[in-house]
Amino acid sequence: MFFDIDITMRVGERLIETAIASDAKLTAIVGPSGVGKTSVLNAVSGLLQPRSGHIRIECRTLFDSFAGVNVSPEHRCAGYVFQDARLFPHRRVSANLAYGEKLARTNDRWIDRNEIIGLLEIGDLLGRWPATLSGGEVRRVAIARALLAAPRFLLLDEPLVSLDPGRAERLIALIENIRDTLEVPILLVSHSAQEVERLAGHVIELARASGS
Ligand SMILES: Nc1ncnc2c1ncn2[C@@H]1O[C@H](COP(=O)(O)OP(=O)(O)OP(=O)(O)O)[C@@H](O)[C@H]1O
Repeated sequence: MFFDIDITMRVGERLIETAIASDAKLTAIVGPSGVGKTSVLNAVSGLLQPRSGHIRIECRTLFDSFAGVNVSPEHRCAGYVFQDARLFPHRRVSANLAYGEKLARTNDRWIDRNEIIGLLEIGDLLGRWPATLSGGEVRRVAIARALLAAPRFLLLDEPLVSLDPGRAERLIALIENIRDTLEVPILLVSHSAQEVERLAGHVIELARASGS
């Protein structure tokens, strides 16, 4: 099982409940704005603590309220690509990538810098400043940086949002390539079920919990 997640949490006024049992290498969570998709990714990465439930990825328990397990974010080894990418604006693309590489513990390093640069087609962007990149290029660099940290799983928050159709298509093809060639399960959030149709082997619709 790649993803075995069953959690309840309260974020502000909102009660969020989700159950995911997925054998798919790429699993998508879809649902309308504000339903709690990003909060689920935050819980999986360890940035947010659920009230109850469990989070297991490839049979590794990251959180289990019953058993008293709560692995710290740095030991979960998530490759989290935030919706706003969060590249360091004062570092060129190559230095942003170097930051990701530094996060990888030597023994865990399973990926080669050149392979990732080729996979995300960012070789010609290495000397550029983040402010000069297009929306699609920013996403590709952010995904590459996350992969260079040798994550055990990848969390992609709305990677396709506000890209024009051409750029979205190119990024979909690259994410497909990551899914099919790298040993890293992917949890992807989107507001649109149609958008993830090609990518996801399993789609979870997050609905508003009763009482929220
Ligand atoms: N720090 C916070 N304090 C209070 N409420 C919050 C906080 N963060 C999120 N929320 C609320 O929790 C709910 C879920 O937010 P979340 O960002 O997880 O939803 P989402 O489905 O990812 O939305 P979107 O698609 O718009 O990004 C929303 O109602 C949001 O306003």
